[in-house]
Amino acid sequence: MDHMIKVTPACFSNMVAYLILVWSKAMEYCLLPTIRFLVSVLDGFFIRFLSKPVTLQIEEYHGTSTRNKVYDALDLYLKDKISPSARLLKVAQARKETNFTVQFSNNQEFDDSYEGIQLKWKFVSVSKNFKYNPTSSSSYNSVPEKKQYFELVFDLRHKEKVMNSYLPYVMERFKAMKDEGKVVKLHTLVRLDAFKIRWDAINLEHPATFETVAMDPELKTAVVEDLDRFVKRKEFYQRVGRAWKRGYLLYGPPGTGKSSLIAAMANYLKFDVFDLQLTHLKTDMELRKVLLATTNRSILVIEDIDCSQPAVQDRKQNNYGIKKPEFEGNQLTLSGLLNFTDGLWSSCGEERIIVFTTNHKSKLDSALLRSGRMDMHIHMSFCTYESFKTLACNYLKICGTHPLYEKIETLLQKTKATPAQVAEELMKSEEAEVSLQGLITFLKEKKNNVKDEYEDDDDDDDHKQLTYFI
Ligand SMILES: Nc1ncnc2c1ncn2[C@@H]1O[C@H](COP(=O)(O)OP(=O)(O)OP(=O)(O)O)[C@@H](O)[C@H]1O
Ligand SMILES: [Mg+2]
Repeated sequence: MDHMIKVTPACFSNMVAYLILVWSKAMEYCLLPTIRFLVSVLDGFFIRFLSKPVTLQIEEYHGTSTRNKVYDALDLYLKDKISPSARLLKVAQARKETNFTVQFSNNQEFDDSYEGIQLKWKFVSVSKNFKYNPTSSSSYNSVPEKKQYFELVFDLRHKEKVMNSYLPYVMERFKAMKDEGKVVKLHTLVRLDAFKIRWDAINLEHPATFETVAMDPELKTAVVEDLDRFVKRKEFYQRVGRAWKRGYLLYGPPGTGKSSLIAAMANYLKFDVFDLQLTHLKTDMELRKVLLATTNRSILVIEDIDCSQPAVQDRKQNNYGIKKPEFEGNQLTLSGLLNFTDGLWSSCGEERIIVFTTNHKSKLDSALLRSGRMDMHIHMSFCTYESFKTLACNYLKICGTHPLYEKIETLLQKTKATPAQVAEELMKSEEAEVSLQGLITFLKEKKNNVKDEYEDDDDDDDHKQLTYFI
């Protein structure tokens, strides 16, 4: 009994604490690594013996010279997936570009994950015998010297998800990434000689946005919502069998913001603008050629459609098409323009917007105005008080109210001043007070000088500034 060890409660609790410490250390240094090791072995075993890897190859070209859209999408999408610890980066700068672009090196690998699936991509570039292809219709007359492709390896059980969900997701991401850095271009027609005409592009420097364009707020919201709906409705257009295009007719007096609204649309959607000056074209054939050279996700603009070509004016007024129908094939005709924009051209492209502008809607051929042709008719008219407030906020930085606003509101109700004229007055001085006083004087003079006023011959439409067809 002398040898019995007495365990006091304090000693017992120390022992328990000690045992817990030993257990946790054992877990940390031995058991957990062992479990992890076993899991990785099992995982390796599974991948090696049970999984069925599938390899997807996405080549740069399909056929000899047609670029593969999926390859181009991956080329941008995977740039984001380059590991921060990558040791080799290839960099290049294209002519006229200010940014550097990173290029992939051969066998470079990228890790991606999508809805719990781990995906391994690889870029492969292999030399290929150079082949000259003089018959190619592409602007490059040769096939590329290198065969380049992306390779994706994944397990067979993920095939459906990869094909139906992951790849469409990559394409969507690509679109968004492209837009983030996209500079909107303005394409204009340039005639080289009697037979050759082509598009030349410059950056669209027009700063107009939906915030800066002064127009009825409800009308502005309707336009923005219409554009949003349009770009989201790919499936809808496919389902109902319609070409994915939308037509807008902007009408109203000069200086009411029609061109500014087009620039705002282009800047909002990041769509290039193709300014189709019909007076540069001679025949329907030429028209087809230049229309086919326009790109997807673009806005085709025909300004002042009432003056562009006699053929586009109301046929009742100029008898066109009745007197000389036999020459139609050799000339530029309204039916040529409409048939092509409605038919082949719009159905071979995607996300096409077409905008016509006119100062005189009433002079247009009824074929242009019939429903389904121009989906939305937008009346841009004289400056209202709401439009003035937008201009004052932009030009004078007064985005609330001002003691002179009441007077201006009354004057605007009685005068037909265009937003361009109001904007010009607001620019005349650095001091807001002086500019507003100048505007009041201008509006008073204008009110007294009725002769000076431009009549909006579409004014009877004022009560329905917006007509649209879905
Ligand atoms: N609604 C508006 N909102 C903001 N600025 C405007 C507006 N209307 C006119 N402006 C100003 O006036 C200038 C001329 O406007 P814009 O060229 O857009 O008019 P337009 O309706 O296209 O005229 P036109 O019928 O002569 O082509 C623009 O650069 C812009 O600064
Ligand atoms: Mg204009």
